[in-house]
Amino acid sequence: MTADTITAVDTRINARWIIPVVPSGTVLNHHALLIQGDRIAAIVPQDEADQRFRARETLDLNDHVLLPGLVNAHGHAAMSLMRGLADDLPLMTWLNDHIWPAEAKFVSDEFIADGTRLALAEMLRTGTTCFSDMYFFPEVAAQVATDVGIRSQICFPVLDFPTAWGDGPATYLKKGADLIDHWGEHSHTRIAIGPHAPYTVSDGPLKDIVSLAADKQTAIQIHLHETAFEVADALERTGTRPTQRLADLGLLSGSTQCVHMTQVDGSDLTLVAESGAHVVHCPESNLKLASGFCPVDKLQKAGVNVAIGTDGAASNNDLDLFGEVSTAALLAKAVAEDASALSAHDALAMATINGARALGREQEIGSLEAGKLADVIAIDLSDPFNQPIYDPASHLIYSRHGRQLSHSWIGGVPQVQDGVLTRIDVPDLMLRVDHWAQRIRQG
Ligand SMILES: CSC[C@H]1O[C@@H](n2cnc3c(O)ncnc32)[C@H](O)[C@@H]1O
Ligand SMILES: [Zn+2]
Repeated sequence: MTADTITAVDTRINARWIIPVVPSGTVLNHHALLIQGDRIAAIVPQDEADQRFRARETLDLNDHVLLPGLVNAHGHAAMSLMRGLADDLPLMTWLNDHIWPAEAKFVSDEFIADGTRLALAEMLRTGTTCFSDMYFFPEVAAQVATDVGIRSQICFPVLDFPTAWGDGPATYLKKGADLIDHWGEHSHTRIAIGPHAPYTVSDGPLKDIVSLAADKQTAIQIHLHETAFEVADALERTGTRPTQRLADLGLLSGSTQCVHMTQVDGSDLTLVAESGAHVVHCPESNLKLASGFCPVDKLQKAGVNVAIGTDGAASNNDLDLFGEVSTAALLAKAVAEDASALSAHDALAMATINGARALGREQEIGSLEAGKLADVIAIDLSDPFNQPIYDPASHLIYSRHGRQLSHSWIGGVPQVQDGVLTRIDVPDLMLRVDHWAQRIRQG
């Protein structure tokens, strides 16, 4: 081998295991992942890497597994400041009597900046490298996410009623359209439309949303069929199931992300599968609010792409996507009454490539493949509680000790090094969080 066949790269990571997610079920042993600029240059056996590459920096992760960064496909980031504020309540009581009054009182651009940063600290420390958000002051959340360097889909909210962000649907849509134009095709930050739910957005604004999405080629994310009450109430008032109503309005397509879907009859399944719409499963929020069970196995067998999200920290109460997908794997088996439903490798796919697909970024992220963006995480499996290791995917999903994140990179940029966040000033953040906690406690 001559010097001119050696390729210079920025970073070489030697890992004990690599789970690239694509091809499905693969575990590579003693491979190296090479990063050049913001992309993965190659994934090859370590002895081959010795021959073919020279790296500016090399990291030996001898007890670690490398994975694609996780995609948290649904949440309300700044609700981290309301973690534990109102527990043990069903959805509509939780929203009407606790969360919406608290939001009316406290939400501001400053609240969003601090709450979003707190959520990013938690998500980055637990392996998320791309998240979707649906909350007020989306221009602030978009800026915070971009400054930190995490990838995001920021859904601007649309509701029939006034909020701290605006006086009604026309204002939300005008501000949202401006945001879409402002961020364009940004490498990290994308804007999408976030009609809150069928029960809070009427037909007029939903039709305007369909037009805006077509005009700007923008995704739509909506809470849908979260509870049996939502469906029963809609049937009583209109004679139509919410999913059917959205389909009639032209809102279901391959650019639509339906969050929750705990109620799925045969007609809903056909509408979602045939439209190409994605489902975002939020198992822990659904369990905590006693909302219901999403039939993940049935949806996947019908060809529906199912991604995963934590929902907000006020209904979860954490933003750890590894924990979420572990819950999803266990729950899927119980709901399907089939222990083979949602295997460990399928669960990892749900938290990575399925999320990337739902957000329209499957070509760029969601798996470790040469040419894709270098969004990579490393999990340390050296703890005795993780021994022995037959398949690292098993520990990541089924062992509560299998999620010790040591490193992460987004577009080749280190975000976590030896468990420490590189781009968030945690002591300063804690002072801000304490200030909000004192205000919220006083009511
Ligand atoms: C339009 S901004 C988002 C809005 O949604 C509220 N919210 C948080 N979690 C849920 C959920 O599980 N179902 C419905 N709505 C939810 C949040 O408090 C904001 O008001
Ligand atoms: Zn939600």
